[in-house]
Amino acid sequence: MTSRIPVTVLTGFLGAGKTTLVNHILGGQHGLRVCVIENEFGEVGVDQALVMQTKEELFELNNGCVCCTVRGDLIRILRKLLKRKQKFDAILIETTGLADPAPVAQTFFVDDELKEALRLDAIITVVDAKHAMQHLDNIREDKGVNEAVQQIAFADKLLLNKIDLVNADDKHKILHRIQAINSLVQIIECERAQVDLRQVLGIEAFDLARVVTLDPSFLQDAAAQDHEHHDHDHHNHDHADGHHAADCQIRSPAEATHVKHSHGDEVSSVGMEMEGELDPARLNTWLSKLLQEHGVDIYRSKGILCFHGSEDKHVFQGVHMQMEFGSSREGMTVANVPESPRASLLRELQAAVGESNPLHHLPEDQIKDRSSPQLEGSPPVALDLRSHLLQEVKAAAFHRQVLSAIKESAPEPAKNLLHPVEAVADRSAPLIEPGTHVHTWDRDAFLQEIQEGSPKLKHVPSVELSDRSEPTVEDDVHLQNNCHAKLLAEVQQAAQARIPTGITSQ
Ligand SMILES: Nc1nc2c(ncn2[C@@H]2O[C@H](COP(=O)(O)OP(=O)(O)OP(=O)(O)O)[C@@H](O)[C@H]2O)c(=O)[nH]1
Repeated sequence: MTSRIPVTVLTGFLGAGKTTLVNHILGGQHGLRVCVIENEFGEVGVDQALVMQTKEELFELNNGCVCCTVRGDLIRILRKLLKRKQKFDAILIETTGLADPAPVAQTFFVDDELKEALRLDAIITVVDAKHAMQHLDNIREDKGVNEAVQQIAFADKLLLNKIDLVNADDKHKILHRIQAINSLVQIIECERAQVDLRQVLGIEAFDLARVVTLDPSFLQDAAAQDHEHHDHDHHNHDHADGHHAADCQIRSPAEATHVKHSHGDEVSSVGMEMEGELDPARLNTWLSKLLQEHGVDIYRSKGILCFHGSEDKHVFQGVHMQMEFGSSREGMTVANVPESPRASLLRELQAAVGESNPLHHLPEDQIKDRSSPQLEGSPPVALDLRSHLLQEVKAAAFHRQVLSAIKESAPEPAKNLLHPVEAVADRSAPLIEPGTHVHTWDRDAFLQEIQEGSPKLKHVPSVELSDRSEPTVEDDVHLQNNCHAKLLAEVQQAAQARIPTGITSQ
């Protein structure tokens, strides 16, 4: 082990769990003095309040991304740190969720001073098991490699976080995808970034040779920047205090190459700072509606909030449609935490139905895609959350009654064909006519077949629909219809009334 200070670059898409990992590290029993450098994308810095308060120091780099606009600031902070008498045992850099890790890694090959004193220990990438696939599939307007892919490609170690939110099948798919991007990376599956710290700190995992294979100009770029950043310092010096690096113009080919890491118009942030106290119920209603309707496009939301009648500071955290409330700094445990509307509605309903008839609700993340292919031109039905939930829970309760009634009267062999609603993972249904739901487990193959048979049918992806489940009561008896031919026959029958051409079976 050399005496250079190890630096860990922490990367991962927006909301993946980087700050959660930073807090786990800061709260860990490692006896190390860790200096944390936080970089946030939004113009209002929130992360400082979310990072656990410890003896260690925390630096913030806001309003720009460390891989491009504020990289000069990072270099300046590192140089200042090295001049201090009191040294650190480790430096942790949390990049924004949109950072390309390569230019951040280049920082440690920039000048002799940094190279002598610091050693890049590892690029650690945190991946959100629930949302990563969507981010990896995202096609940039400039057709460049998207940030989520870069972050995985450059990872020396990868934490597959939020495994509590995915089932085995989805986990398998995301693992497969990660390995296709970076076949050598060691993957640690975790929940709330709870990993053994020996697996992430001081691991000496950064592999320059591998990075140069991925990006052959890595070292050349670094050399060019060395020159540029010396200029940059003079530039700031000339312009006295307060001249933010983000304001500087791009002045060299080397910097220009890094403009390709800038985030253009594809992702933007909105920051709001207001005085006053919020009404928790009204805020909850508004946020729920907002994320329900636009959660696909809202990658990340977070804020420090003050509620009427509460002395505490509260934290709101959202990742797409996933929401959490809690207190800042101490973790997510303080009182006055507004309940999610789903949870409170379910509680209300349970109280109305009576405790003796327990309702079993499938948690959202166990229900996969329940959207339906639709006839072109029919508008997607956007159901408001409350009435939809009400319908859904009532239908589930009714469904169970129907099921047990059928079970009682069914002959012995047929009983095994009946499936309890809890066990039906995918309740999606190609919708041929409004209200005609066909239940399938082999949904993709089925959809493809329908498409081929009738180009008029258009699948409305679930992302465009708040929730189309529309549980139908009479038809909502789930027989074990995972038999493809039977299913097709069922749809054909339903379709014939509507589409004269029909759908042909193969
Ligand atoms: N269910 C679940 N939630 C998690 C897990 N890890 C983190 N979260 C939650 O996900 C949200 C985002 O976590 P952060 O640690 O702030 O994510 P981040 O990567 O730092 O986010 P940005 O810096 O904004 O990109 C928070 O509400 C966390 O409590 C997990 O394993 N499971």
